[in-house]
Amino acid sequence: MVEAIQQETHKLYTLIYVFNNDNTKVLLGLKKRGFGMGRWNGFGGKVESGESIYDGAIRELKEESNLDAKNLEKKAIMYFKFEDNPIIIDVHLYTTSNISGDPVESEEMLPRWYDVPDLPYGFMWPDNKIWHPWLFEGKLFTATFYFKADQTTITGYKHSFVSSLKELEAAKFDS
Ligand SMILES: CNc1ncnc2c1ncn2[C@@H]1O[C@H](COP(=O)(O)OP(=O)(O)OP(=O)(O)O)[C@@H](O)[C@H]1O
Repeated sequence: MVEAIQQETHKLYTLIYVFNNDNTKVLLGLKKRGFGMGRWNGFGGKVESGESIYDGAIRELKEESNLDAKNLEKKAIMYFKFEDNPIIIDVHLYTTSNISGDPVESEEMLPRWYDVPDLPYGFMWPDNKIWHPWLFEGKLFTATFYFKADQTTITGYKHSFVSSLKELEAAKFDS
């Protein structure tokens, strides 16, 4: 008898948080369509085949906000698992303050600068409230978040801090 094997597949995504020069403000976009619609988030999307994750992050920021960015710094790899969905979302998180141009509204995102202490958590992915303190304290981390199918309830999470980029890249978190 052949046993059914439930395969877990990973889909690669990018996420960029753009900060102003003294890190007091962060640029978010209100997602106007698709996954995460109605929520404020950093800029990003799916990595295309043949493209590096870094280049995908730069491309998505440009497409969604018209900003050109340089010197992205990798800060985290996060895994998101939704109940009843075998696809795990791998989000590679970057920050930068090195941008040129002004943010412009796109088909997908309405950009707006927020003061860091004043983020609209009621209208963001609920995981943000958990990992933002790690990011804002300058930590590098990996984390896995478990969601119900409602995309709103987090049933649990685990995380670990790493001390170097090399360690971050090497971290294969058991999701
Ligand atoms: C579950 N908890 C989460 N918390 C915070 N951020 C999350 C997230 N889950 C996904 N994200 C980010 O949301 C964007 C979706 O991107 P998404 O619009 O689907 O991709 P892309 O722009 O390629 O889509 P189109 O196919 O062009 O519509 C992308 O930045 C991705 O990193």
